[in-house]
Amino acid sequence: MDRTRDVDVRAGELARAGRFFFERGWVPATAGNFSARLDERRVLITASGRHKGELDADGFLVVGLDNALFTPDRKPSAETALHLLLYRREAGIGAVLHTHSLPATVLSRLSPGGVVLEGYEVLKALPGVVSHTARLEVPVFGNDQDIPRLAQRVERFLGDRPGTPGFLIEGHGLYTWGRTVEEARRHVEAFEFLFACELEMRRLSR
Ligand SMILES: CSCCC(=O)C(=O)COP(=O)(O)O
Ligand SMILES: [Zn+2]
Repeated sequence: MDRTRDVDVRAGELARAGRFFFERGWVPATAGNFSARLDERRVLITASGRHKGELDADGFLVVGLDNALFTPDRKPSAETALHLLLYRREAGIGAVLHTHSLPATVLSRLSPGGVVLEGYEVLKALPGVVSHTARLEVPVFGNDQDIPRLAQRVERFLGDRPGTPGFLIEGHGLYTWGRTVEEARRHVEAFEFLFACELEMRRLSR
């Protein structure tokens, strides 16, 4: 695929994911950011402050894995450093998606030490999980407006737990990824369903 067409195809996939997430209330009020790998050096990422349910071609720009800007007239997501760390540490990652749903936001505040998901069949939609009996501990990082510093904390954690399929930021939202936009989107759906179940379980068992 030629380079321009590759950008257009990935932008289309990310814009469709944005509409899907917005319809479900997972990216309110311009929240969230999305990216897809273009090659070994560059990723396509959402521009900062755009409404993620209404992304068009202007809503994206190209950044280097070294943080170099390839589209100097547009400002990349404020959370670009979190995306880049993931692409740099794992060549197989093709897309990174970040959402701000109500269940992810509330659960991350209720369980700042990590959210344990156990006993749910949908866990099997996540990489490396083969049974509902699996126990998945989703890490929760304290929120930080210094994103490069937050990215360093995430990077250190993933160094010790490389199989982690996603993480939460406290009172903020979910990051997950996949080999393709489609796979990353499926992981968002699985996590969001699991967080909604977990929140409901806690509400009903009070
Ligand atoms: C309006 S939500 C606050 C910023 C944020 O957390 C987010 O995900 C969107 O930031 P971006 O710079 O990527 O638009
Ligand atoms: Zn965010």
